[in-house]
Amino acid sequence: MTSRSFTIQVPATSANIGPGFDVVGLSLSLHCTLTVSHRPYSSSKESDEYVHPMITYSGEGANEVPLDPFKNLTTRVALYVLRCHDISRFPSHLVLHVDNEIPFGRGLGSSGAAVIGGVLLGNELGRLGLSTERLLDFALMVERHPDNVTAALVGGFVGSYLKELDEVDEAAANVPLSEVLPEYPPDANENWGLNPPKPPQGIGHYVRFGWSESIRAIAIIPRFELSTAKARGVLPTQYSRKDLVFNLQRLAVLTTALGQSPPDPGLIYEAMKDRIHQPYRKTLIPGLPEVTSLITPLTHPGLLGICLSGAGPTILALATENYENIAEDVRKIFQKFDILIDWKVLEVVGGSSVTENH
Ligand SMILES: Nc1ncnc2c1ncn2[C@@H]1O[C@H](COP(=O)(O)OP(=O)(O)O)[C@@H](O)[C@H]1O
Ligand SMILES: N[C@@H](CCOP(=O)(O)O)C(=O)O
Repeated sequence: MTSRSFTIQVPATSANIGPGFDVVGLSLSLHCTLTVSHRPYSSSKESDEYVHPMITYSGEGANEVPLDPFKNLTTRVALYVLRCHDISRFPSHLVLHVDNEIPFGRGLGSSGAAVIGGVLLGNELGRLGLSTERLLDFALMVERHPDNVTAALVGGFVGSYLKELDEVDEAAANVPLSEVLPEYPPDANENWGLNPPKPPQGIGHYVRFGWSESIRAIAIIPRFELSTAKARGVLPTQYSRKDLVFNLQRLAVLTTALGQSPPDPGLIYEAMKDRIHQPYRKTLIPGLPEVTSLITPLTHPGLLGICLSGAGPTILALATENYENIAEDVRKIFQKFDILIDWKVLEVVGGSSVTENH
C-alpha cells in the first residue's frame, strides 16, 4: 500500500472542426479532474482485507454517472490497462474523486476525456511508465476514432490517423468493445477475465498543427444530450467523390489557416464547411443548417468559422472578437426551434497532466 496522492487532469475536446471528420481535434479549457488517494486503515485487521475503490463525483453528469468502479467508464478503462499488465485488481482502499466540467453527450469529448483519464489512471496505479504512443493505443481500443482521445492526451490542434494494420493486428484492434471492457460479474475475483485483448503497438499517429493565439472557441451548448453512437448511426457508409473532394480541399487549407496570424476569415469560414457528417446530423439537431449559414464573418465581424462540435449538438464558433454577439444570435436561432442553450468562451489548452499532491 502506498499513501501516494495524485491528480489527473484531462481537457474537453472539439472534434472534426467542420471537414475533419474523425481526423482533427482541439483541446479546450474545460476539464475532467480525478484526484486519487488511499483511505487510511483504521485497524491492523482492516489492513489485511481487500477493499474496492470508492468513487465520489461532482460537476457535470453527477446525477447519471455510475459510481461502481466496475461500471464507471474511467475505472473500467483503468482496470483494462491493469489487466493487460497482469495486474488483476485495483490497489486496495483506493479513493477517487472526479470533478467534471465537461457536459455529457454534447460533442465536447466527455467520453474521450473519461477514457484518457482511465488510461492515465491505470498507468499510474500500475506504475507502468507507458509512453504517449502506448497510452494512445489503449485509448483507441475503447474509443475507436482517434480525434478526441488524441487531442485530449497531447493537447492543442491535432490531426491523427489510424495506421493500416496487418491482418492479425487488425483483428486484435477490432475485437468487440465488450471484450475490452467486459461487464464484470458481481462476484468478479482477481482471477476473473485475465488475458484481455491487448492493443497492437502504434495504432494511432498524430501531428500538432499551429494555432493562432488570437482565436477563441465559443461553445454554444444546447440543453439536450445526443449520444455520439446515435449521431454516428445516421451517417452513410459511402460518399460521392464530389463530397470527399469538397472536404479534403477544405481540411488541407484549414489546418494551416488556423495557425496564421492574423487569421483570415475569408479563407477559414469556407474551409470549415462539411459534407461528410453535418448534413446528415441536421435531422438530430434542429436549427443546425440555419446556424451554420446565417452566422457569417460578414454578419458578425470577428467570426472566423462555425461548425458542429464533434457529433453535436454543441456548435463551435471560432472567433477573434464579438463573442457575446455571435453566441446570442445563435441563441435566437435555436430559440425558434424551442432549443435552449448555454455558451462559454474557451481557450485552446495543453493536453492531459498527472501531478503529485503533497
Ligand atoms: N467523467 C466521466 N466518467 C464516467 N463516464 C463518463 C464521463 N464522461 C462521460 N462519460 C460517459 O460518456 C457518455 C457520453 O459519451 P458520448 O455519447 O460519446 O458523448 P460526448 O460527446 O460527451 O463524448 C456519458 O453518457 C457517460 O456514460
Ligand atoms: N469524429 C467523431 C467525434 C465525436 O466527438 P464527441 O465529442 O461527440 O464524442 C464524430 O463526429 O462522430
